[in-house]
Amino acid sequence: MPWTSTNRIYAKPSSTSANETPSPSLASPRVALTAAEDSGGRFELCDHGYGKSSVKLLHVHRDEGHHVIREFEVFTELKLASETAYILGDNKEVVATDSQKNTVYLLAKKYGVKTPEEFGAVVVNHFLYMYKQVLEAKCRVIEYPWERLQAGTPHSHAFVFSPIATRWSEVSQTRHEAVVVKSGLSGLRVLKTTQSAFVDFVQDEYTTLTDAVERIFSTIVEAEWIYDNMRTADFDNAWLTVKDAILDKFAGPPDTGVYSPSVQHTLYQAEKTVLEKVSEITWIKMTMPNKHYLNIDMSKFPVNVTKGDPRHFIYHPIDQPAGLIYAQLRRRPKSKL
Ligand SMILES: O=c1[nH]c(=O)c2[nH]c(=O)[nH]c2[nH]1
Repeated sequence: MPWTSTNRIYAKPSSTSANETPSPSLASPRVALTAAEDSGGRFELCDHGYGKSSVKLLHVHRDEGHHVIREFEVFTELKLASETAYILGDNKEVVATDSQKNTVYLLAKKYGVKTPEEFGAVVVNHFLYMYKQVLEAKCRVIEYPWERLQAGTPHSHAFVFSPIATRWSEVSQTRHEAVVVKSGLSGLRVLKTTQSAFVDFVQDEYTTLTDAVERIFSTIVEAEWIYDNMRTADFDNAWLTVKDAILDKFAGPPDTGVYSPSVQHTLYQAEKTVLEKVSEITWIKMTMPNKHYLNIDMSKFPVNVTKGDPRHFIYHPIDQPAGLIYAQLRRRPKSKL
């Protein structure tokens, strides 16, 4: 839509001095620079950004007969220093989202693809270096969970999709500030059939839940964490350490398991293990929805229809509502004592 409004507040064009009053017909248009100026101080653009979503790429590293793959879904986002694209429809500083998509492919070709975090840093660095009008660049990468096929021995070029959990990372950098690397794991669904209880909670007139000394524990873990030092971090190893810490604190040893008095406690145990094991992680936040599997009350049925193999137990999986339990654990500054 052409820009024709006349009752806006306009910044002075640089060619017009303050005491000049050019005739309206000859004046160069005065330019609205910000939403605040455009709206006469009534509004301000408190956030903006634009980019390309779901740029999908498969990187194959062919080293003689041994092939390594990584499949990424990449999201780019740029925040320009000026608001003129939004306020005036002036695209002179706009790096098209189509060019952002091309950039992802070209950088992958030029530098290769290691971890989602390192590739994200390459993309962000490129946009800040190439375009001075970019104030902030972000790159989110979702990695597809390909694993090398194990046919007795690791296969040289065949892979199997193994979606135990999704790995993602989000790298962002504001000009003149340090790069921020956030990584995450999502969709890690687990269930155990014993060694879980929930007792001794508040009992009052709102309570119908009774103590459960034995219950099913199932959750879909989401975790995200921040690195304090991108240079020394081993991102692949950190991700595996987080996944293993969650599985270990949830399940325990294969023969005995580990007792969970609540989702809260199991979640905290996993977070503590991560901070103990990966020194580059500053903080970690986990979310564990409690996916309920309810006992089915069969006491109302006649014994002859409920009697069966005493080793059979039937539960009712309840998708919603689910308990929603989260915590964020961070390192405290070292004491100066
Ligand atoms: O581990 C649990 N924590 C809770 O806070 C809670 N609340 C609830 O109803 N069941 C559970 N289980």
